[in-house]
Amino acid sequence: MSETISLPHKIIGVAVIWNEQGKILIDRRRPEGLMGGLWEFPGGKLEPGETVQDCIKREIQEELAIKVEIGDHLITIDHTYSQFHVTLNVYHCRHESGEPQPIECDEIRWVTVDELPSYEFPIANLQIIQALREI
Ligand SMILES: Nc1nc2c([nH]c(=O)n2[C@H]2C[C@H](O)[C@@H](COP(=O)(O)OP(=O)(O)OP(=O)(O)O)O2)c(=O)[nH]1
Ligand SMILES: [Mg+2]
Repeated sequence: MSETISLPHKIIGVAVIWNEQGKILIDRRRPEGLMGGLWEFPGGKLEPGETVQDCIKREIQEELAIKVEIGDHLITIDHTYSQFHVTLNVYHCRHESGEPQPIECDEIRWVTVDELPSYEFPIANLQIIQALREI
């Protein structure tokens, strides 16, 4: 019998936050859960009625206590994990103000694009990293 139960679909706003030194902010997910311990670009789920840009600003304030300016769209990725689908709507952002705090993650780090391949990210992120290497 074929599997017809549909998986949950998470729509995510994702930020590639640049500082004045040309580095990007990444965070390490807490150890528990499906992608525990992996690095990611900050972001989270869209709330009802929210635009991706609004979502990114809110999530970045909640997770890191900083303000960002949203810039150009980088890439949108659809990926199916074993337990859900994700749509990652990825935008370039500029760090405006505040010192980033690891409020909802284990660790945060500013890294160069060249350093990204040495961090372990969720599989869907390979396309984001590839896109960043091509800009
Ligand atoms: N923020 C972010 N999420 C990512 C990236 N790559 C990737 O696959 N994801 C996935 C992991 C999560 O399932 C989802 C992000 O949503 P979230 O952080 O609010 O969700 P969560 O894991 O806390 O899950 P939930 O229990 O709240 O549903 O997108 C990424 O680079 N950044
Ligand atoms: Mg999140």
